[in-house]
Amino acid sequence: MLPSDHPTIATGGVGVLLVNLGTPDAPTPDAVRRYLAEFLSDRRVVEIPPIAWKPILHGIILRTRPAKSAHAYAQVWTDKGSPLAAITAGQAEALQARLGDGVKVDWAMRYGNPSIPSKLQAMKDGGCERILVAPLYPQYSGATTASVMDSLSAALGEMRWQPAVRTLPPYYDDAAYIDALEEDLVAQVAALDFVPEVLLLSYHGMPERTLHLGDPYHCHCRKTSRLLLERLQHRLPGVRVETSFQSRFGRAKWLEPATETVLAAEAASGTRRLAIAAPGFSADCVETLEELAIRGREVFAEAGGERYAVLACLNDREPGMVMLETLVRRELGGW
Ligand SMILES: C=CC1=C(C)c2cc3[nH]c(cc4nc(cc5[nH]c(cc1n2)c(C)c5CCC(=O)O)C(CCC(=O)O)=C4C)c(C)c3C=C
Ligand SMILES: [Fe+2]
Ligand SMILES: [Fe+2]
Repeated sequence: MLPSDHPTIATGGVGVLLVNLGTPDAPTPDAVRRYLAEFLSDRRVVEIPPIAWKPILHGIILRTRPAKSAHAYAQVWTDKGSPLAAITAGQAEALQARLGDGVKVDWAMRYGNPSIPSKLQAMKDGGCERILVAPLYPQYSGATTASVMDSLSAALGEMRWQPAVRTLPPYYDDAAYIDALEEDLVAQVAALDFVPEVLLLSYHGMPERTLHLGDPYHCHCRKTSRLLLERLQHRLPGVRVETSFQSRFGRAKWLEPATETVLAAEAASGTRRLAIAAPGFSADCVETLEELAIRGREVFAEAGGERYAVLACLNDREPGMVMLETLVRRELGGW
């Protein structure tokens, strides 16, 4: 017999937790400082021994960067908050509608709020005994995918009664992803009021050293570009497709070519009409809406470019949601 004060326990449910990088709670220097302090203290992100990195982080970076970054965030902030959080929430809502009531869909951020541990516990408390954790990074990197796994393991380490967990593998070469990008990019290019000479595929950068240490990120990005190129050369004949890496951080050498170098070089060598897309980002964020759409535009124009368009990420629109539903249903198989 159960004691009469035994709590009611919800059981038997299946959950899907979408995870993205994280974003500040507000576009202010204080909120950005809190976010960057957590993000840039992750040894998966900055692989410099803490004894050398901490004085630089706390003595220089967290004193100077928050004001600059807050200005960038302020330019893209929406009435629903940070674009990255608002769009990720939209993806979770749209996926919930597609999967129906048999599965509980929620979302979390690796840094900032809502956190992975808080959402994992809430899903477990809500009866999810099986949870698929889906990092929304098509290309694997230690700084992103592995860091989500670290946070997940640490959260599980604090739980007495753990759910069973599965994780979504990187999907950089998955037909569902390439199909979605092909359909979406072709439609967005067709809707422009100019025909681009170049479509630049810009991925978030990483220190070049990570490639030599065995991180597959660079190879994953290159393979996504190659597979997309195979499709786009038929769908967008005459448009030259190039690849670059954006958002350099710090003094070390990063993956090349750098997006802003390519933008300037293209304009300088005569390209007048250019469209840019960021296939490695599942959702538009400060890196696409500010770095590419505002600063990238200036770089291209200053070097002589005339027409410039930033294509939207897959976000929570139809092609991206078809892809997410396909990937998630596959991973939920047997549950
Ligand atoms: C898509 C994959 C990403 C990789 C790989 C990545 C690596 C990486 N990033 C930094 C430093 C910063 N990134 C910042 C923002 C940011 N990064 C990603 C994704 C990847 N980062 C996203 C989706 C975002 C946007 C977040 C948002 O709130 O909109 C920032 C903050 C912004 C700024 O101050 O410039 C920093 C800093 C490093 C060092 C790194 C690899 C080692
Ligand atoms: Fe980043
Ligand atoms: Fe950036």
